[in-house]
Amino acid sequence: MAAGFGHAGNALLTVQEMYAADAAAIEQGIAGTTLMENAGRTVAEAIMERWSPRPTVVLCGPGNNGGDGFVVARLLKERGWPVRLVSLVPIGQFKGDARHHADLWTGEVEMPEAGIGDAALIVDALFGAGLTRDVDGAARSLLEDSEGRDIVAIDVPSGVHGDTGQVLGYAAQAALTVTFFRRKPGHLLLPGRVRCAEVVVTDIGIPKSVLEGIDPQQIENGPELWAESLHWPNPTDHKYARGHSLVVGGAIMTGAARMSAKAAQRAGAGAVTVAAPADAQTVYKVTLESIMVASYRDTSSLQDIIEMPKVSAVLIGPGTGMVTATRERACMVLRTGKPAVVDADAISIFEGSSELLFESVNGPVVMTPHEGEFARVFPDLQGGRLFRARAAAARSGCIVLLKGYDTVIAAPDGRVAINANAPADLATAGAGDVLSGIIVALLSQGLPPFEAACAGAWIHAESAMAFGPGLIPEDVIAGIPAVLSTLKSRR
Ligand SMILES: NC(=O)C1=CN([C@@H]2O[C@H](COP(=O)(O)OP(=O)(O)OC[C@H]3O[C@@H](n4cnc5c(N)ncnc54)[C@H](OP(=O)(O)O)[C@@H]3O)[C@@H](O)[C@H]2O)[C@@H](O)CC1
Ligand SMILES: [K+]
Repeated sequence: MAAGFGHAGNALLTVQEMYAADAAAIEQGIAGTTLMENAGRTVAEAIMERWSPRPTVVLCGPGNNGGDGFVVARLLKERGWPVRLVSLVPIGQFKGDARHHADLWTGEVEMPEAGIGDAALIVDALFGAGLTRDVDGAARSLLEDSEGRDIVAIDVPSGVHGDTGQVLGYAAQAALTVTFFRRKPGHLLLPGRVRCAEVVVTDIGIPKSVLEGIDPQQIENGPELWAESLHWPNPTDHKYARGHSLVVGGAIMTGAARMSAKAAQRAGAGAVTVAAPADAQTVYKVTLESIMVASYRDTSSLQDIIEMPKVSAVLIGPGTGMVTATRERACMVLRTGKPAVVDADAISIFEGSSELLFESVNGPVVMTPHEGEFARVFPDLQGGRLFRARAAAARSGCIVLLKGYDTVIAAPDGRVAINANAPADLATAGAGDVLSGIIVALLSQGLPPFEAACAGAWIHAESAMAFGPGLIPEDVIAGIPAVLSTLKSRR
């Protein structure tokens, strides 16, 4: 396993890692009841910061998530809030820390049949990290009845799995989610991220030092991960020192490669060349004023272009066509060992022959599939996006960037970054070509492939976010310089 993300504040802990963090804190002498008191107190504080006193019902499950709920109910009641508490199980069934706090609650413990009544605010303390199966029965009815009111979820909206963001059975839409110490992947992955709404992370007294023994392998993507690797031009650089990106163009769908090439230019490649099929070179030449066009007739003449020493990274796939030549050329590109981005048709064409793709990998490679392309090359991988991307990276030896609103970037050594700054507007045809163009530019500047993929996804999303509604891919390209300026000013 690689060195993970250690103490980074935006590292994400899996459910098991969170249990390990709790256990390590308790081992260091912090009582579990204290952690629970702190957890409940920070939830109550977050509520009182956002809402004035109003009829509130706390829904408590049978475990420690429910225990947190008892603390919240007690503290709100002490502050004069009108609070009811509904528990899935009688108080005698609580154990350990949760039992301790259940016993401190002086109000009535109502059973689920009592319902949520006229409560305007619901505290969802049914299930957190211990979710093991679908939410159904009384728990589900209570959550369904809560929909449309303000819901504050403790740790996660009950039903959202902390590792995957997937909903087991049912999860209600929260207005606020308060979690502890570090977030989990499920706070960023869909649909969990949407169910959480605002996520607040509070300090419950777990020392950061517990992370040394855990070394989380997941993180939210952001400049802390890669900003130091970015290459900023210095006065002695000539154009090739700034990276020379080669984009392999196709014969018919020429727009895709042209979009990638323009994005690579804006992302800082000192030179960009499009390798164009001889028959189609005119269209590339007349539409790309400041981009070089080199024509090829077959795989061998394309290889000659790619092997030119000045070419420092290659992109193949956008618009190259679902033809066997694309498969042959993608394998050739990978075998040269040059840093490469494999996208679009150069992924899909390996449906049924993915081993050939993986065997050809001979250098740093970033693969950028969307869900459909991913399924063609990794048809047997099922489950959450983080799990699937990580397994795909380990199998292929490539950085796998699985695109979506919650893009996941996985390295073969197990590291995973989840991107969370993309607007929904980015789901537009051509946006993927821009992304692969940005990544090839960063590769050509010498960024390692994980950093290039993470930086590419973030810059792409940030540019789109700044533009807003009405976005087309050209706007993402046009917005790259402003994002780079902001990144440069952080140094
Ligand atoms: N020191 C600490 O550890 C700290 C932990 N903290 C808090 O603890 C939470 C984790 O607590 P937890 O491990 O007790 O799990 P929790 O989420 O309460 O659920 C387990 C119970 O629910 C049941 N159950 C599960 N799914 C079900 C379903 N679909 N339908 C019905 N039942 C279901 C499950 O039953 P079982 O699977 O055992 O049969 C079991 O009884 C964490 O999220 C945080 O809020 C904070 O206080 C900080 C300190
Ligand atoms: K919950």
